[in-house]
Amino acid sequence: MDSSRKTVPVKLLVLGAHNTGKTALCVRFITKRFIGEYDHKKEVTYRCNRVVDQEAVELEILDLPFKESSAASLESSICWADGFLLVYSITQRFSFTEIPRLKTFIDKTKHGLGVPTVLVANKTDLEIGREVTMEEGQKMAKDLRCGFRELSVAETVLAVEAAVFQLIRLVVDQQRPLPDRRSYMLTVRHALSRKLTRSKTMQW
Ligand SMILES: Nc1nc2c(ncn2[C@@H]2O[C@H](COP(=O)(O)OP(=O)(O)OP(=O)(O)O)[C@@H](O)[C@H]2O)c(=O)[nH]1
Repeated sequence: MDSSRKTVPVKLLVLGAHNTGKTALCVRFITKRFIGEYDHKKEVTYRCNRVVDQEAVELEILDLPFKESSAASLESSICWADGFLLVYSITQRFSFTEIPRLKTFIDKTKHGLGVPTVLVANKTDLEIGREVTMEEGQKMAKDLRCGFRELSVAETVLAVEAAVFQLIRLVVDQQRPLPDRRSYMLTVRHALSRKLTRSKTMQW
């Protein structure tokens, strides 16, 4: 890693309905351990440093427990954050149907549609109690323009890390000047290859 490069601050907000495993996910990411029950039910900010794609990242993750918090306090947390993990439980349909409302509120507060967001479908170890299919999750993520991960916080730390890292990459990418963004480069590349295919077709 280039030591002259600056550390990138990244602030993530974890949101979702009650009991979806938001705290378990944060604790799993930070400590690598799954801890079944938590005493605290207030908001907590976790801090740690990670290296993502050779970029040093100073991470803050805010875990907001589900409660009837005022729109104003939710709004200020959304303004604070650079990226969002929206968590639902595959065993709790209500937590899934809540997601679009949250995403709309985030987009409205951030005044944009390209807000870095990853949708996390948790508790896949409880397959027998599944109420939301993976296809439904994938479709919602596509409709809301989010990344998507199905995982079990209880079962595997790697999938949790992959979800958080995916979100960090989206945030870091968005902070780059437009021509340096991976997403921008991909869009340009796709547009060029479409154009090339068209012009080849026209030759025939
Ligand atoms: N089986 C299973 N249980 C899980 C998983 N993740 C979390 N849980 C359990 O689900 C319950 C809720 O987890 P929390 O992390 O407290 O959920 P939360 O979303 O932070 O809940 P609020 O603070 O009420 O908003 C706890 O009993 C966890 O042990 C998982 O992947 N599988």
